[in-house]
Amino acid sequence: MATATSQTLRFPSVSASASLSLSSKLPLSSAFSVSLRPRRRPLLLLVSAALDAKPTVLVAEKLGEAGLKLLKDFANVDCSYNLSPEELCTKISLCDALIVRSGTKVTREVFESSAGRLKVVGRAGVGIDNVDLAAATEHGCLVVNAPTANTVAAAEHGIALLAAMARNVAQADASVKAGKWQRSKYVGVSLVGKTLAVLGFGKVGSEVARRAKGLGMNVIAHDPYAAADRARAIGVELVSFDEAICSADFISLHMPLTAATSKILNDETFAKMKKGVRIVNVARGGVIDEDALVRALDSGIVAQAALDVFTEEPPPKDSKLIMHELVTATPHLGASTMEAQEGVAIEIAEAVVGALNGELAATAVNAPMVPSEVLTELKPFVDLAEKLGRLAVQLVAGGSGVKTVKVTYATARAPDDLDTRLLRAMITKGLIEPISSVFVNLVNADFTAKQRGVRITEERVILDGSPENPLEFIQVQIANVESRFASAISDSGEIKVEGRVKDGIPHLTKVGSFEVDVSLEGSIILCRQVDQPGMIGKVGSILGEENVNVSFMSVGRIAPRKQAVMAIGVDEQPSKDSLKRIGEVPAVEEFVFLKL
Ligand SMILES: NC(=O)c1ccc[n+]([C@@H]2O[C@H](COP(=O)([O-])OP(=O)(O)OC[C@H]3O[C@@H](n4cnc5c(N)ncnc54)[C@H](O)[C@@H]3O)[C@@H](O)[C@H]2O)c1
Ligand SMILES: O=C(O)[C@H](O)COP(=O)(O)O
Repeated sequence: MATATSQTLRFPSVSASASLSLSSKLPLSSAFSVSLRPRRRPLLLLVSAALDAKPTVLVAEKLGEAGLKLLKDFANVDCSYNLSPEELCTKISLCDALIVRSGTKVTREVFESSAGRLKVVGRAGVGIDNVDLAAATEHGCLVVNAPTANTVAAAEHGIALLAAMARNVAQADASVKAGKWQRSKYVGVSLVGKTLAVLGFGKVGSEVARRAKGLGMNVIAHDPYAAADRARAIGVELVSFDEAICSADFISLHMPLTAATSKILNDETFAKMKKGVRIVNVARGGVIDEDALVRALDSGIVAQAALDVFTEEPPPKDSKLIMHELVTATPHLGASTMEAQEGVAIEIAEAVVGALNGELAATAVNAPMVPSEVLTELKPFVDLAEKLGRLAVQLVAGGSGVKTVKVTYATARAPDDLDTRLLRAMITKGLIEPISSVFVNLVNADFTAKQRGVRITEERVILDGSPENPLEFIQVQIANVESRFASAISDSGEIKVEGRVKDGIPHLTKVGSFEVDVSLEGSIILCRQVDQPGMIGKVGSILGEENVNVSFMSVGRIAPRKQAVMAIGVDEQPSKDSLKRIGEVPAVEEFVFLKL
């Protein structure tokens, strides 16, 4: 089939109702603005449509006042601390957001119990090992954290433990309070000139390193993902894991708890250490095999340990590790300064409010971060992407099964300059939501597509011209399916729809091999007909008789008096009877009604 030309008619109205010009149409979603008020159509639909009322935020652990105030200005805030897992699961079905620290386990059951209402989990701190990220993602729930506000507090606590351990401060204090005066028992070791190995050279690790340098220590670090020049800039050498642990007098742990770091200090690694090494842990208890540490302390390999974090928190009362006289323990106090808690509370409240407003938080943990200027620029294309997905899937004939989707982006931009993750997510949303009960957003789009066996490939067509406009057009093709509207099948055999943004409004510009031009608002009727005079009038008057407002009409044809595809934008859904009558117009060969 040859590619057709298109002829566009702007239809003020063919119905009996008042005319509707383009400029008087509904505005596009205002999802990209930063107002703190709930809106009807947030960009990523993180909030359910029912959220015209205030959302509800459950704060399950103590949060600084400034953060609570921010939340209360925007939402109903339920501060319920020390909930049992069962109580949390019961409450969560009434909440749109949940804020926790490290003391609450946000398990798969929590997401399941929320029955889709929970849209954001805010972790008021760094570590997200207490949140089941896979379950959050599967349920389309965004997880955000507050990664920066407690860095200094944690680093200061690490240094406090280092010095207190070296000088037996806690043990000596307890001894004095017990009425003893044991000066020779509590002779310590000096820090100056000693080698400190920092394991995990991220935010906290690098701040610990900086402070330890100030104490005259020789600092080395191991971090497979850290940049050597950043370490060098503060006089720290990055070394291998074995070199770090073998040469250190002190080891300070600052990596996240992951499958790779779990029990990274164990019998085998303790055996490689210098006899008399001292360990500080303000990261996560699980990075140390705690039974192995007790053995290493008993055998003298490890002279002392200072621990703020434990595998089980609070640890069992009879824990051999806690009771060990060579261990200094604090109850996960790393982030607990007044300053850090106020900072964390504000950081997380802003992130949660932003997410409930449909914005993407810069601290999203389970979704790509898309900077706000990129969001603003892509706004009309995001809308276009979703609508093309929605149209394409409605063109598939029942029983065909969508498996292979190809998306083509035509752009004058260099690949690095166009982030398509958001567009792909919205195409996925458009493809999947009309045919399932699944709620799709940027968080779970890839997961949902994979789970449903839909393979989405992306291709860029690089165009000459000005890269000012992010995209010329987006094309969505569904392969290996039959169509309810045969004309939507392109020459190469796929269902094909293509769209562009014109004056900020998404337009459908191609169906199969036919060029059309209809603004993607309201719904669309596609008709294939034998091109002849009077067709627009005939179809228009059927719709007009029923007071269905036509916003846009466009005819794409192969050649005069041959086949043509007419695309009609309608504001209301025509009745079955009107659609039947359109189908009965003699020149109409096939037609389809598509909801946007
Ligand atoms: N005790 C507390 O109250 C407290 C407070 C803040 C942070 N933390 C914990 O401290 C840790 C670090 O926090 P952060 O803010 O510095 O995080 P971060 O993400 O900035 O730094 C973590 C670093 O660990 C590195 N890393 C990852 N895998 C590693 C491996 N196998 N070996 C060595 N390094 C590895 C990463 O590359 C990264 O540079 C986290 O576990 C966090 O939960 C605890
Ligand atoms: O990961 C963190 O941010 C720290 O471990 C702090 O945890 P907390 O918020 O429970 O004090």
